[in-house]
Amino acid sequence: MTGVLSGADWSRPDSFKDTQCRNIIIHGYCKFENEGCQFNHGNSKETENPTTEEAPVARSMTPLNVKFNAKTSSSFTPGKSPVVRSPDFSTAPSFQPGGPVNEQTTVSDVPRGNGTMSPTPMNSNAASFAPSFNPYASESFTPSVSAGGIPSSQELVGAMHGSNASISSPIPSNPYASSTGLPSGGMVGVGHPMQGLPPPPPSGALPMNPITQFPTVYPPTHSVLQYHLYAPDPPPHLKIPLKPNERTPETLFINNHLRDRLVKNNQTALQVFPRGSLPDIVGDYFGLVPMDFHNRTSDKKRYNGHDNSLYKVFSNLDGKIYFMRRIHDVKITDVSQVSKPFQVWSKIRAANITVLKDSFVTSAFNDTSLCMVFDYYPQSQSLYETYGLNNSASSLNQEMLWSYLIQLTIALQTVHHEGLALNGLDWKKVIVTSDPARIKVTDIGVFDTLNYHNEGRVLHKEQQQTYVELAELMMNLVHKLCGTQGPIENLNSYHIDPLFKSCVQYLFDSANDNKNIEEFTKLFAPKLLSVINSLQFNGEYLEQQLSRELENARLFRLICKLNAIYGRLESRIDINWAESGEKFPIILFFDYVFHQKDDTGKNVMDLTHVLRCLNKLDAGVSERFMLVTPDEMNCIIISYKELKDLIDSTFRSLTQ
Ligand SMILES: Nc1ncnc2c1ncn2[C@@H]1O[C@H](COP(=O)(O)OP(=O)(O)OP(=O)(O)O)[C@@H](O)[C@H]1O
Repeated sequence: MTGVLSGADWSRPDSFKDTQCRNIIIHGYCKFENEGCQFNHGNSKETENPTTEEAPVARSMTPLNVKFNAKTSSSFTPGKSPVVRSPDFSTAPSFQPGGPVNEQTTVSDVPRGNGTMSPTPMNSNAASFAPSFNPYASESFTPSVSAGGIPSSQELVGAMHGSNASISSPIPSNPYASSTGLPSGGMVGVGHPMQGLPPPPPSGALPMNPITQFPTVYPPTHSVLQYHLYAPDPPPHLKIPLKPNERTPETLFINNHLRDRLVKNNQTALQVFPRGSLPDIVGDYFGLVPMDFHNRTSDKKRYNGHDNSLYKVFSNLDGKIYFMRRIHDVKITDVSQVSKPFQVWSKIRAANITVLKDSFVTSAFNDTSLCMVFDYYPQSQSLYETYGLNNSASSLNQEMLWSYLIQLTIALQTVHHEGLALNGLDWKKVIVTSDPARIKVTDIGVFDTLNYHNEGRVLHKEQQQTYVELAELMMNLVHKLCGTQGPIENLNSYHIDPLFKSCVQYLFDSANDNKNIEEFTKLFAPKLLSVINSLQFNGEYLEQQLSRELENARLFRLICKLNAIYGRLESRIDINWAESGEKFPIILFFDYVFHQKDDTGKNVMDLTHVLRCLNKLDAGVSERFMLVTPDEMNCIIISYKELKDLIDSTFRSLTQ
């Protein structure tokens, strides 16, 4: 491959002779001169004895403001100047990832910025972006290109992270991309407990799709984010053996399962239904979305014989999403019945209890309803829905039983410490909020509000009863784990941890009327250590995942800024944007980053190049590089720092 070709007339090979070889201009010599390079090397001999005065010395260029205009510049006239010498960039520091910038750069280190990418000697110096960087010594560098020009997943990933991996061909198509995998018209992909089942219409609340019997949902299913459009990990038998310095996508991005769960959580949280017959606004909340699509009949006894409904709501006060339980037709007239229980229960803060946010009586539903508002956990299901329905208990194991017992003990301890009781602890009122096995007691304060005027309540008795309820809850899970049913007497025949059995027996012990948390906790103290251990591991794991995505919005913001600037009308008519104008480097830079072409004029889609340039721009490194106009008659030497300042000031001027 010979010098840079873009200045020649391709239809006339003769014209090459009239065109100054760019290698001469940039490097001072062309190593292909005797190997068939067609361009004019007329000055090459002179370059061997450069005359200092005549050389277009880069030192004399003030980056950003000084440009080499071939038409006007006396110091830099390609094809006219008899002497071409490499500019001295000894003072120009180059970019070093993760380290101070001191290394000297010569002109051969300066990448071209004329919107072309050519595998010429000059461009082969692209590695000079980071001269001290040895890709093969690095652990996070993926230089190889897979056979056939199709980038390997490692290359894609490397590119996404700004490593030097190169992408020169389109991303392989996703075999799953053609199918949405979503049932039409349904409440799909949103993770509702009853997702996929045709639920009965909740009491006159929702317009139903007459064909599917699903409620009509927004956003419509065709605009639902398709999670599977993310490239999944390849199956193990297709995994390419990696070099020590290569990485797979899994090691660079957020874990696929975690991402999937968080995306679905977001979507579930943001999904809304058409209003239907529900009120627009209830108290400080709007956008009610009914949530009780399950088929079982409500346990009215729990609500003193009243019906109840569940909604996801949006707060008018803080814009957040909450979970609202409405108890119908309560006929509350005493304000303190609502306010007093709220005051005590809303103070409860424990990792395993949903926070009570608000409690009020409203006539918005055309009755006197009690509304209790809790923190909302998208996609959460009760323990009953998670393990109690069908054969959903397959994921349950002994370790999870311990984890649940300990988490519920934390909830109990917090509530008892505040002089309250968790009345009606039940596996239908404990929701699984996260993975792995994180649970929260929900519905706190409802019992106390509804039974506020009940004189015969005894706190100690209620607290003791909670231990029994906890035991029953754990037994429900034990039955699901062992696939059994039966009374507590049969506990010894179950294949579970003997320590766990003794804990459940303690909770069930009717002879002991003075159970307390301290005593109970001692029974499983050794288990606490392993649960704390796994919680710590999980915390570290999440932190590590978070750190991988920490900076992912940075370049997006930068691209937004660039796009806001680039291509505006003023850039076509304002003198500042003309070739001699101060804003012209922005235009050249945009082309340099996004519109690269190779020496045959073919578009180059090198994500690595884009990410590398944008990262340097964002960091404002002092590395200098050369931007060249498409006709190669002008070029500018500028540092990323100067360019960043220029872009910032231009963007600011747009917003003023
Ligand atoms: N704080 C919460 N955030 C998000 N979802 C919740 C929350 N609390 C409960 N849910 C969801 O609501 C579902 C139904 O809860 P619940 O079992 O209390 O229904 P219900 O219709 O009130 O039943 P019942 O009438 O028998 O009390 C739960 O399975 C869970 O998915």
